Amino acid sequence: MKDMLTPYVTDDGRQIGETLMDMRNITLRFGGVEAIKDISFNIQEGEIRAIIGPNGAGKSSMLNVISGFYNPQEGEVWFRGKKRPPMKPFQVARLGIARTFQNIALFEGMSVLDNVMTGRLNHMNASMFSQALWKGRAEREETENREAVERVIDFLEIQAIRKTPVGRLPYGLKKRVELARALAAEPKLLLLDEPMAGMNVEEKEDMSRFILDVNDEFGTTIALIEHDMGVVMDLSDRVIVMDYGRKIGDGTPHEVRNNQEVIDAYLGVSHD
Ligand SMILES: Nc1ncnc2c1ncn2[C@@H]1O[C@H](COP(=O)(O)OP(=O)(O)OP(=O)(O)O)[C@@H](O)[C@H]1O
Repeated sequence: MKDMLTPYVTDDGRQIGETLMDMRNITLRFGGVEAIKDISFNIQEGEIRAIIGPNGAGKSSMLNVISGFYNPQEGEVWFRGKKRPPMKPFQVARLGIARTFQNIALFEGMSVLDNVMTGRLNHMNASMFSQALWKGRAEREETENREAVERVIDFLEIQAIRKTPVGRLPYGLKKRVELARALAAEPKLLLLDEPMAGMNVEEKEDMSRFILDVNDEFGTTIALIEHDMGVVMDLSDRVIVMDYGRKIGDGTPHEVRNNQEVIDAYLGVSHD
């Protein structure tokens, strides 16, 4: 495949593989507004990749392109070595891309367990008809779905609140339930839109640990948007910096922190 980068091992010993997602010359317009201007970057298998930049830079637009909420007017999206045609979000989800939202999007009246279960919808293949004909298959699917959900609930340490309606939970836990729902889909690529927004220090520490553990334990590739620079620089293997729809930096946290254009546009002062 073109533009495939070399697999590498991170400083903390994690194996990073070949290119999973390759965004080529993406341009996205809303009427006269160019939210994304001719941006290319890739995400390698196993990486934690951050997208940062000032308000209105185009970060959410980019995440929405990856997840199929918007189809760009120009450019190509490649996933797992194949060019992806324009798709609807549910089709993208079926390819193995799951996401969380900037403003939590859970069913407040439903229990934690039921909310996490909705993350399995893409794995529920047995139609009503086949369920009637092949009871065994439907039962096997149901068991698999339950097991996957229980694994995630254990992993994210939310057993104690599994029966609680989500509307009753504090903000930090809601964010964790949203992560659980995305993980229940067993994605290849997990997209997190401001996972720490509105959290206190302790909640941020918890969320950081869970993100690292998910990446480590399940080998999930993660792309995230985040405003908390400390968190971004600690978590990420590589960082893309956007400004006014353009890409102005791309590299390791160290490289990005010392990139003069990035310092001028966003960071203000060198953070090293
Ligand atoms: N649905 C839309 N319709 C019209 N313009 C939009 C739409 N979504 C985003 N934009 C515009 O595109 C540009 C990029 O917005 P976007 O939300 O992607 O930025 P962002 O970097 O995620 O900002 P923030 O950090 O504030 O969330 C902005 O000028 C915004 O007003």
